[in-house]
Amino acid sequence: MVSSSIPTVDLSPFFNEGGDEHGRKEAIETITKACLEHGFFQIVNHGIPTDLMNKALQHSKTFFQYPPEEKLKSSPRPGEGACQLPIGYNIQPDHSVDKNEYFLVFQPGSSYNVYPENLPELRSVMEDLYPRFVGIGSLMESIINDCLGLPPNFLKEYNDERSWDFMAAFHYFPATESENNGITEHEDGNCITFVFQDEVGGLEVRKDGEWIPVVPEEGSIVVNVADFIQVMSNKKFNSATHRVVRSEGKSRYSYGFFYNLNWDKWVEPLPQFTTEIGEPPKYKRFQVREYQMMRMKNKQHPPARPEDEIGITYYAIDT
Ligand SMILES: O=C(O)CCC(=O)C(=O)O
Ligand SMILES: [Fe+2]
Repeated sequence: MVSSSIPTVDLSPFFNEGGDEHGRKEAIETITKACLEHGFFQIVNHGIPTDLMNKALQHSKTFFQYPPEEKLKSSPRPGEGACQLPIGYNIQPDHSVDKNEYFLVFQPGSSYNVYPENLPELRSVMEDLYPRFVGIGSLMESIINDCLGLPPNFLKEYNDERSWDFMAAFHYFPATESENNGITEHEDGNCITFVFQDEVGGLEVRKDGEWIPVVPEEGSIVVNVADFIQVMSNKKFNSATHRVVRSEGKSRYSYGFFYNLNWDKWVEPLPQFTTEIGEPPKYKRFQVREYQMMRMKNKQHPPARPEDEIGITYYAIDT
């Protein structure tokens, strides 16, 4: 298999009770380098069984192959509930540059979740997967805490509420001869993102102006640092620009888990990366809710030019 140029990190030292100090140090060095450069890496030996990941992809495929009217039964009706995220089944509107459909859930037990009644396997596999992703999310957060040299548990104590995380199954339609955009280039508006994809591939990350494919590797999970880590670290760590390109003649299936922040939180560059080292802040302080609402409005009513979509540069301070 062609190896991707995104670094792969072995997480087994973090599950080793005896404490493999050397292995942990090595992983922390690789992750730090990846976050300074691409903002992307893959993890292996992360504790989520490959079987479970494959099963999740299979069940999502079964669901996405249902006729539209069947899938729409798992979409909340407009005006129902107070959820501001597009929960359940959604397909990108025709005018969107993104060509995909997805199925989004909050943590198991959330009253917002809507699962297809005739496919209980999808619910059970997603509810099995979800807490495992939360576990990897908090492990990765503590690793990134160390990579940034923050006081022990700083990020954990700041990001202390898990009900704003979400997980989604994605289906990208086969490309046509004239058009192959799956998700247009963007940065993620959360803390840390985790993705696993089937063998079709199509996820690409931009580095030095070039698009680098994230080559699928069975059982591995792609990790990327997202906007809130970029802001808190005053752009020391990179929320990388990425996109999904569709393949001709082939559907692609993937899952994403978005480790997030409570929408009531305020985010700003930390003193460790500004005042304490004599650097001006590169971002204004902002509330997560405001940023998320602007991004969602963009998704529902995309601007005429995709480059006019709101991203984290909205809060950038010219230095
Ligand atoms: O499906 C993928 O590989 C990535 C999806 C993605 O970038 C996103 O939802 O933000
Ligand atoms: Fe993304």
